[in-house]
Amino acid sequence: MTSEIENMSGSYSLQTVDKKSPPDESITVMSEKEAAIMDPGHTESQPSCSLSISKVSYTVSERVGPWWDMPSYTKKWTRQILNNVSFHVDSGEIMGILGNSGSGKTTLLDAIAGRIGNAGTLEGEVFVNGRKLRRKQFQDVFSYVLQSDNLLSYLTVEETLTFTAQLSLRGYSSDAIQKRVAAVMAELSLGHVAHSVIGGRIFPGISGGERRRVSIASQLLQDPKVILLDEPTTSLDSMTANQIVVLLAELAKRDRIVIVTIHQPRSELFRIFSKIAIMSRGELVFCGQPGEMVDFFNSCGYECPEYCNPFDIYVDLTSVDTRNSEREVATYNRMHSITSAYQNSDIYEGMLGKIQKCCQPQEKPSIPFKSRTSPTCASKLWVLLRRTMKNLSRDRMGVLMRLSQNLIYGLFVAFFVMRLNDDVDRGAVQDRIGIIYQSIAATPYTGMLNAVALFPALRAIADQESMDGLYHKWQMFLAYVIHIIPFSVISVFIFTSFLYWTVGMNPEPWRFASFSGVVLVPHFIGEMLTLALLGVVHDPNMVNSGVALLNIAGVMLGSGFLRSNKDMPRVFQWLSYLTFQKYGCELLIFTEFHSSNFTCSESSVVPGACSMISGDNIIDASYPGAETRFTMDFLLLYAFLPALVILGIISFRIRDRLIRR
Ligand SMILES: Nc1ncnc2c1ncn2[C@@H]1O[C@H](COP(=O)(O)OP(=O)(O)OP(=O)(O)O)[C@@H](O)[C@H]1O
Repeated sequence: MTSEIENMSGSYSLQTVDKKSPPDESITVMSEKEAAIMDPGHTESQPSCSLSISKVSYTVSERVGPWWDMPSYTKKWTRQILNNVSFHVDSGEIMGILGNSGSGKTTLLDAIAGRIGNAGTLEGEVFVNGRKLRRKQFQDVFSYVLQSDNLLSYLTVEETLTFTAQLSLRGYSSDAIQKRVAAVMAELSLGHVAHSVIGGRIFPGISGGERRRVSIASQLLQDPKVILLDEPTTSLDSMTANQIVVLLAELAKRDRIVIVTIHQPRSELFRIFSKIAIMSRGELVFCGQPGEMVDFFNSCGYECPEYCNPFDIYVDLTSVDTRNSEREVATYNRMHSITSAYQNSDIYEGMLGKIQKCCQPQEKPSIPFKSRTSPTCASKLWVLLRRTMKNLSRDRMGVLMRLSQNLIYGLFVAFFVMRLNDDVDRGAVQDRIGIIYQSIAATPYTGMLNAVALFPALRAIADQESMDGLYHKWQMFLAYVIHIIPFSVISVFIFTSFLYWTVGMNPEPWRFASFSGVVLVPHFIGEMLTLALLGVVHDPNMVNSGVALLNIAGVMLGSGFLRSNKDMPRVFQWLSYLTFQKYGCELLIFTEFHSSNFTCSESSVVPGACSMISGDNIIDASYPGAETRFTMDFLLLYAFLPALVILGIISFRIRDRLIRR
């Protein structure tokens, strides 16, 4: 198939252009392949599936003005995004939805796919094989390819599809999954790039058209009967865009319904579409076969000039020009008169008749659900974990960043402190407290930076795949959290091993183990708190600032370094129990100072400077009872981790409600 599609440009046949023939006849170039697709005889069987959209309307309530203009901000108006849209498509057909920007194409697809949010009021009905779909059935019937390709950059095409198949198909042996993946790759002409990596912004991979095809292939794995695609040709050159549409037409011919929104199709595609719908201002201005479209516009008095692209002409004719109020009124009236003419036409009547016939009470075919046997929660988690791990382990910069950030930070501290000594007057206590402060206060930032840099891409994939019903967003969160464990442990261990022994902290092994065990937690917390907030806050920069502020507040309240705990107002004392810094600092102070003795140099001039040369005195002065709380402090410190996992799961469950598209 690859060669067939890629040779398309070479096999175009030039048709004679007859000046008198109507515009639909005057399409000048068309490949043999396209001609075969257009050929009605090409359909091997009767349509096995039908999709009817009946009177779909969507309204949202919006504030009239911006928040800084209070009088208008307090008022609301109702905006009609979709207005009474109805159409009917049978399997074997590909329908193109055209319209200028903002005409409601994507909203219509969202409405059909049941992905419209709760922001507005959705009315109307969607029937598949004459059976009205219930809300929770939408996801199991439609496959939806979004405008942007959300794919993991470091996986190959075959790996990408295999992981998706493992997430969506249950009870398939690995052999069967491989066969399914191979079949889909063959159907989408991806065989030649099976072992190529997807690629990303900073390193090359497969081409834009191939990425589109991988996104479509991911949807085909579940063998859907209805595929919706939002602007699949956006940002592709026109040749590749044409190839994608021809490919989609081929998919439709294999007993599927394909609905695609498209901005500026080339005129060659005129006959590729079985149906063309034109939208403007949320209304369906026209919906019918390409030939009917030309006849209809001719009958309205708008002939497509010779050598012009009918798509461009008809979309322009039906668009509302808002550059000034006169043009707006004139173009709106024109659009309205064309819409009225369509609603009074036989084409519209015929379409309504088809919807009615489909929905009449009789023996109807069942709803063609996608492969509904989804793997168990544990196996999905396992697949997500392997996928995330594989992707990250190939990201050299990502791995390097993860492992080295803490170490680089340790280098700064070590370089600054150099070597600890035991003389109080030469900073024996102050330097040690400084290192403890830095170890607790700064390690959350490295965790936070990792999450902000690496997680949003995965979050976008989770948003899409959860809408496809492959898994829940929180499962991706959990897989991500599990996959950071080895990296974080190694990274913190490198940091503590370097810093601890370089600056010469207390050399007893249990103290080093305790120091490492404590420092690991803030690093984890920084990353997990960031992940949890990324569930409900979309902008990573805001999350960045939020986590940084929370960390600063936690250090002030909990560490006891800025202000001793016993000197703080009661409310701050209570709040300090909610900070991990309280337990972490107390543990590190105890670990370093317990049973230690410090000396004073003879040059000491501060009276009483040497009164606290015992480490236990230092502990008793600021953290009384730290020794008895040692185990409890550890337990409470580590309790933050499961608590954050739970918080993250809740946050990503909330995200399920927030993100609809
Ligand atoms: N939930 C919503 N609240 C307010 N306005 C909305 C909402 N959803 C869509 N709209 C508005 O409805 C109009 C249609 O949006 P839609 O994305 O469907 O257009 P489109 O035809 O797909 O545009 P484009 O081709 O540029 O993607 C836009 O003006 C958009 O701002």
